Amino acid sequence: MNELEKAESDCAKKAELVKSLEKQLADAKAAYAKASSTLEELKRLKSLEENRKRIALTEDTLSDWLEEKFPWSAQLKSLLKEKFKFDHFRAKQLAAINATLSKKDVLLVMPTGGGKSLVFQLPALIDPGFTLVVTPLVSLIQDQLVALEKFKIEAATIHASTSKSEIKEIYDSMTSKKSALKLLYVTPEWIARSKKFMSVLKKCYEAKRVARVAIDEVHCCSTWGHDFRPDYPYLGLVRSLLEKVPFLGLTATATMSVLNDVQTMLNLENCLIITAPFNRPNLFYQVLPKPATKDGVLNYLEKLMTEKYAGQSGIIYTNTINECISLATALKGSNLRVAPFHAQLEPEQKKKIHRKWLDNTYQAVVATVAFGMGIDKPDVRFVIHHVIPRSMESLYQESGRAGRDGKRADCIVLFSLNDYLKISAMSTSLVEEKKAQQVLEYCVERLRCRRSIIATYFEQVWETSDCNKMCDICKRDVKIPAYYDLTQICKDLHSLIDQAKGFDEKLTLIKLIDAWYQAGLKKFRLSNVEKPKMSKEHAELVIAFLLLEKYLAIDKGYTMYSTVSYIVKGRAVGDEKVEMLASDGMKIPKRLKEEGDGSPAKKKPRTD
Ligand SMILES: Nc1ncnc2c1ncn2[C@@H]1O[C@H](COP(=O)(O)OP(=O)(O)OP(=O)(O)O)[C@@H](O)[C@H]1O
Repeated sequence: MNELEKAESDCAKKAELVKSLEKQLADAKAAYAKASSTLEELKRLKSLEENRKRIALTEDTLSDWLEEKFPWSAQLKSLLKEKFKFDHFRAKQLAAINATLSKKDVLLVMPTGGGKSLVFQLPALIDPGFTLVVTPLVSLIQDQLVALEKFKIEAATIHASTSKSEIKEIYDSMTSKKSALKLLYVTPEWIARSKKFMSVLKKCYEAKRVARVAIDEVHCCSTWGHDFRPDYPYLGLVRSLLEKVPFLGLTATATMSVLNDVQTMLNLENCLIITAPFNRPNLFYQVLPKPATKDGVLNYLEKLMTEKYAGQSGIIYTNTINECISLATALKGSNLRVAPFHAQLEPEQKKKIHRKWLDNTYQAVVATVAFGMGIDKPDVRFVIHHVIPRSMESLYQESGRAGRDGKRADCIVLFSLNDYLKISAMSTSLVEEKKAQQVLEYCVERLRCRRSIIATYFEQVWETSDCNKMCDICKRDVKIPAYYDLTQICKDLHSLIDQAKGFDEKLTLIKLIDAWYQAGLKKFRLSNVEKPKMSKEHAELVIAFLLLEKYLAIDKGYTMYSTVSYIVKGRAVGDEKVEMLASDGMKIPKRLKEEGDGSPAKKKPRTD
């Protein structure tokens, strides 16, 4: 071997070595990434478990907090009756009040309308100094101030629109020992922006004037929640500034992950977590297929409002401002007394619409999420989601505005897969997508009680009896459910998708359904694909099921102006038997197992 050949072979060996080392490095990096994500997940699970234990422990010791042994017990009772005019405390109100008055940090999870405000308003009257209340919306603060004025309780607010002279006056009453100020409401934005406020607050703390800090809608701290607000994390600074002041976080919806996040951000690791009963037994939960055409939807809503809910009050939720305006206009066109409510309305218009809804001039408000916090009308008999909500939190919270008087009320979701695809296309993060998918699962479900799906989501334990046939699934009372064989349908849909691929094209839901029903462009149709005998609404339900089971998938395409969702083949292969639990009135060919034939058919497990 000459010298050149030797050098070449040496070089080749070294290159091999480099390649192998690079591979080893890449493998090690991948293993490291996997190990760190496992570690993170395990840490998260550990703290979730600790939280669960803490809730259990709080439950065990809850009776201690309900006793009448506290120095303030007699005063509490008389203030409840004389100031607030209530006869009794509601579930968990008293425990939370005694705990916070005992200077414990508390996270209180109580459903909408449960009575969270009393839990900081009443202790504010017992302790010297004032309670700092952080609330995300100025409109909510105004509502509370009006109520407190009636009770003759001294309260004030500072936010971006408060005048300089008012701010000065409030700063003086915060620091003055002679002041009667009991509750000071601020927005998180004010805390994040005003250094002067923080320095006044520090002075008050040193003078022992801050009795407690109450943070309303505390789930807004967490990016896991449905309503993250960027100014909420600044509250961590308030916590370190007011080290010895008890904190009280209040929310209507918080999963264990959200509570975990909140605790970390506010340094509330050792707080008591008090959860009030989550179930709203008077609410009837229901999912209905949304009529395929706009006129169909309008006729349906009109019929509901003029017949079933004639003379009754309700809310119709939509997802975008455009939808909200056009639906309200169309319903008004049918002589229904409705008004749109969305974020772009002037505060005065919002107030006017809210007032007219409260006095029943309007039968219903057609609303976006902007119609949310602080809505406290007792006799709302129906909440209809005209478009599926974006998350289980929204579903629970928005539905929860119905039936606050404890009487029966209906919570209806109108399901359309196309609406889901639009939400999924607009999602800006994986978390948002996951949340929308959880709602899709809720809508497609045919077997499990709707209440139990909500309860599982919020990590609550509910028995079937908690539902008491107050959801469409439990009400059906089908003992042995029917299953349909979707194997051929799955193959047909795959063939149609392949057919379009042959033209180098992808199918949107509408095009796929058209091709399936032998309509739309001829080139996408297949003569050997049988036209479905079920309605198009049910066809959407079947496709939704196949999406959830991964026999189909969504592929997003981006244009200059929008995102388009295409339906493509999923990871799961449709060769094996694909079964779906029957839907009422669904007519799918090749019915595999008849209702009541005794065979305990099983839903096919996911293959991923
Ligand atoms: N102990 C009680 N007895 C009777 N009514 C009560 C009691 N506590 C609160 N309420 C009433 O219940 C309604 C809801 O109270 P509140 O607004 O504090 O609820 P919330 O839990 O803050 O609801 P949201 O999450 O929607 O803001 C109010 O009308 C309030 O006056």
